[in-house]
Amino acid sequence: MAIMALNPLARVPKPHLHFSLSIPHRSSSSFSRQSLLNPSRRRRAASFMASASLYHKELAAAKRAASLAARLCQAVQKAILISDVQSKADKSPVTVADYGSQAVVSLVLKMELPSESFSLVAEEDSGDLRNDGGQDTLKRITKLVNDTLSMDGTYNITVSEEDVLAAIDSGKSEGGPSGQHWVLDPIDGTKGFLRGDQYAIALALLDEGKVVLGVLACPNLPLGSIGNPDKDTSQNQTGCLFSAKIGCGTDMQLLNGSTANRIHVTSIENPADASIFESYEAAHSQHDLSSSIAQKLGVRAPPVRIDSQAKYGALARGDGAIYLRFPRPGYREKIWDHAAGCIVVSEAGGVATDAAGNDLDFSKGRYLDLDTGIVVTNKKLMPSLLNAVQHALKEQIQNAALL
Ligand SMILES: Nc1ncnc2c1ncn2[C@@H]1O[C@H](COP(=O)(O)O)[C@@H](O)[C@H]1OP(=O)(O)O
Ligand SMILES: [Mg+2]
Ligand SMILES: [Mg+2]
Ligand SMILES: [Mg+2]
Repeated sequence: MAIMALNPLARVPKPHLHFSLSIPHRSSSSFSRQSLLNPSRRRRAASFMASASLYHKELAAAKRAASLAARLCQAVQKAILISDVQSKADKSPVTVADYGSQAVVSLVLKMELPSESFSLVAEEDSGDLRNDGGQDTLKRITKLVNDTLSMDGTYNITVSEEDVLAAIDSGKSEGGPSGQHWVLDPIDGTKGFLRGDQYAIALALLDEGKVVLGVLACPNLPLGSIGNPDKDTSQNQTGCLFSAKIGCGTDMQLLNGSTANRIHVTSIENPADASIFESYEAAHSQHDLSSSIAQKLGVRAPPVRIDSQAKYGALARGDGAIYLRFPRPGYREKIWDHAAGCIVVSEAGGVATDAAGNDLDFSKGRYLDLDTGIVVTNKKLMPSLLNAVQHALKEQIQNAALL
């Protein structure tokens, strides 16, 4: 367990501080003066130092943006009223918190990284807010955003309604294989949010089509395990912040600022000992397919159903071993629903693929094009999991043909 006392809301620290505090995969003795006399070790140490400094200030800015957005969401969830819910064209519920969270993240990233070009691929746009009848909602969002930005006294600005609309609409980027793009789901798991259950603010950075860092703020996720709630009753605090940077591992800390701990996926090798995470919403993932896969693997535990990318965070710290996601045919996955979760899991030692075992490709624009579904687990369990998935899918097709 490591090692760094960091408040995610603290301003971006200087890079050299990070080197000394978070050398992640190697013990400090690997970089002793003696060992650095060896040229190949010296090269490895130099390349490690380079990767540790890479994206350092972007990760700090992402943690700060997601933590502030989480504060906004928590304030809204407490006070949620039926009138906060609007209807979008796709009929999914959108709240002032979705818009407010997106505006806060966009504004904070721009303020924290003023010298960088800014491209954001995000879920929401201001269309409904600009329509007749959107005025009152926009006023409330603008107040929420200003209250949130002034909360810790760091940003001495007051934003206008136009600023908020522009901040939301800066999320219209198409992403793609070149350059850097932020990827944001301002509230992932809106249904969970409205129910008072799990949701996440999910923010990642793509560089040349690859996810290089990710942050998941999960305001309602307990610090203790959700896979086995009896196991750790002392840890009943809630609000977790997961953060991962390429080549540097995954950390978890309390959202209100606490020691960050290095986390790892479970090391279990026997599928029978696995527990499975899936969507709470049956409309989002085929529960019958998951239970067929579970049966083939000999999994004994009942599935754990929770909303949002909180599942990726919980899996990254070993609460469960497998996450299965099989949307109904025709549903197209968006990159903001998986980018942050994927790196949080992969840097914790796990792996996320589509149902055919292909890596997820975030370089194709706003959508993820993939084979059938998404499966996530540790490296040991993946071969048997993919085998069970292929059998279950084949069986599903055969059964459909018999009908
Ligand atoms: N019909 C659907 N099938 C699959 N996923 C959906 C569907 N509608 C919305 N989603 C998205 O699925 C994710 C929630 O997944 P889960 O069921 O695992 O909590 C969210 O990103 C949600 O969007 P949103 O970000 O608007 O909440
Ligand atoms: Mg949505
Ligand atoms: Mg989402
Ligand atoms: Mg969302």
